[in-house]
Amino acid sequence: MSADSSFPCPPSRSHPLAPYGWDADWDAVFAPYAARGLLPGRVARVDRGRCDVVTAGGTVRADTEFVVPRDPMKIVCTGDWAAVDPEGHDPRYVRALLPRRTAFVRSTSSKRSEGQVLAANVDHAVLCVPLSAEVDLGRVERLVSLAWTSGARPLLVLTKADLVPDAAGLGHLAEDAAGAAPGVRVLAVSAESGEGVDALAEALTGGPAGGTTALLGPSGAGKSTLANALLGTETQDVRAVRDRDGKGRHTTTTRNLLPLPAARGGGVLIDTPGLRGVGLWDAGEGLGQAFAEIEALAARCRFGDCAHGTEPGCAVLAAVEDGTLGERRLASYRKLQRENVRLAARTDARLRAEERRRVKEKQALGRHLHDRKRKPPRLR
Ligand SMILES: Nc1nc2c(ncn2[C@@H]2O[C@H](COP(=O)(O)OP(=O)(O)OP(=O)(O)O)[C@@H](O)[C@H]2O)c(=O)[nH]1
Ligand SMILES: [Zn+2]
Repeated sequence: MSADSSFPCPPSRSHPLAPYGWDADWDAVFAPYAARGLLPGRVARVDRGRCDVVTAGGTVRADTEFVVPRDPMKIVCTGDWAAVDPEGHDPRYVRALLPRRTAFVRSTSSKRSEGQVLAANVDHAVLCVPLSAEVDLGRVERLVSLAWTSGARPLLVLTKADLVPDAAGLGHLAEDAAGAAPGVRVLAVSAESGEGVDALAEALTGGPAGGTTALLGPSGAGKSTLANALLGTETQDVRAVRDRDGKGRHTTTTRNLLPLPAARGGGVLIDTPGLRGVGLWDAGEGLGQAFAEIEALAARCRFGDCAHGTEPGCAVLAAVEDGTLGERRLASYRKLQRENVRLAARTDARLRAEERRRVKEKQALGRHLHDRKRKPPRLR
């Protein structure tokens, strides 16, 4: 791979890594690493200090020792582009990570506020919400906020559309969902009947190399089944796990990079485990986009710091009153905002604790060096 192979020309689809999302811009960013003789590759899987990296010469195992950061957000994750040692080095090492274009992050647990990066460099976020149950609009809003925050373009997919055979009913459900996702395309898809699968595949081919797609949504939403429909194969591990109430449950056990058929426009699929109880992470920006109509109304409130409570001249409350803004929508916005504030507070607390630890470490090191200087050299 030479540094000037494809930039600024359009990316070559014949590049061995093009099916994995490599394009002219990555090529340009990689130039200094190429000059050092390193190989580009995309991280498919990470486990215990090692990762699987897809390179032009096939998938290699590489140690991540040199790229272990202080900041958990910078830990190697699926979807990252990496610079790895060329052949001949044993073991191979990841020498650098290319700056991410986008990243999906969620808070890991209620107690700790560290973020966990679920997938990097995703272009299309397919938000799967099943029609097998009442559409959970709060869930839709949460997913949309998360997607905008990541930098990926959200696409709302109502899965299992075959369960709503009545076209008018399906239309209403899609309308309701669209109301919770302004500016987001909504598609009804059935992996079972194949309805909407082609339209979805077509929507995912944006971007120079077809783009990287991630399927997000609650467990059982049909993500793995949809992945299979898009891939046209049974690559995903759709494993039946019988649960207590007898309903079949399927659990995704792999997280991988899967090239989509070139005949459908290509691109690559990142299938992540179900995002149960998905949290928001620094979603200020994404939240604003997810509730764009409320933000637009708020800009017309009389007071710049209007809390849309009891203030006179509140455009948001006026819209609720005249029915242009649903009450549920406003309540949902407030709930997610409150969550966000709590998360931010936890993050601040964590960062402060880390800073204290770092200062202590420095002090301890300083004392240690000081003591060594004072001690007379040991005689042999
Ligand atoms: N009727 C119908 N059922 C579907 C469809 N797609 C998936 N299912 C069923 O829904 C269940 C869950 O599907 P999965 O694809 O495993 O769901 P998932 O989102 O990958 O679940 P996790 O791996 O737990 O995150 C399975 O029993 C599927 O057979 C569909 O289009 N129509
Ligand atoms: Zn207001």
